[in-house]
Amino acid sequence: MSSQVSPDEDSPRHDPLRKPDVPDNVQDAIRTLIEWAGDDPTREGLVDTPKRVARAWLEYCQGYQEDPAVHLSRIFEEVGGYDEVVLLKDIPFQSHCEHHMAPIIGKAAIAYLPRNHVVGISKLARVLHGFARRLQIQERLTAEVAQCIWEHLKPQGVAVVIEANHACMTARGVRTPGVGMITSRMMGTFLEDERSRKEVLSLMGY
Ligand SMILES: Nc1nc2c(ncn2[C@@H]2O[C@H](COP(=O)(O)OP(=O)(O)OP(=O)(O)O)[C@@H](O)[C@H]2O)c(=O)[nH]1
Ligand SMILES: [Zn+2]
Repeated sequence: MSSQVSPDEDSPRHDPLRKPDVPDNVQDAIRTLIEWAGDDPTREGLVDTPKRVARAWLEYCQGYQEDPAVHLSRIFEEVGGYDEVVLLKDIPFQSHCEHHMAPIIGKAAIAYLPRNHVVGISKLARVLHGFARRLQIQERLTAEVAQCIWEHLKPQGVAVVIEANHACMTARGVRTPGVGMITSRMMGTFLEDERSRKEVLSLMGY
């Protein structure tokens, strides 16, 4: 999918009206699905739907176009000796499950224990979105976010907790609304030291 995708949205030259081309075979696939579901892809309301759906999927899966680690390359070293927990909580995100390509909607809490330097706080959310905008399972999403911060920021500890609802469990299949899935990944000090782990979980609200 690489070449059709736009856009660095942060670029001043990004043109929000420019839409990526959608190859015929991709449109055909979506027409096939519409027919298979029981509707007529040639009726007026559905004529442009294959293009819209394809472009929507490029957005949902924009994470494949980036390496989330790049967001952690700018660090700040003048932190006045600060070496306590840095936590970004209640970060909303959307992903899609790799089994049904159905929405996963949730929130994440990401914390780290700095070692001499910190990163711009928005970058933690950018890392999350970089991995969430792919076909995922929640366990891997949680592990990938933690591992990325661990490897590239080299902190003393990383803690990631994700809480999400899976549309494949609510809108189809077992059809059990209101059920939430919680996953967590602790690394370094948060894994090894129970007091630190309890502290970070309590700051996260768990
Ligand atoms: N562990 C895990 N499972 C997930 C996630 N998202 C969806 N699933 C589950 O993936 C499983 C796929 O099971 P299958 O039996 O292969 O598929 P299915 O017949 O559609 O299963 P049902 O959803 O039970 O109807 C289901 O149990 C889903 O609930 C996730 O993030 N993590
Ligand atoms: Zn699913």
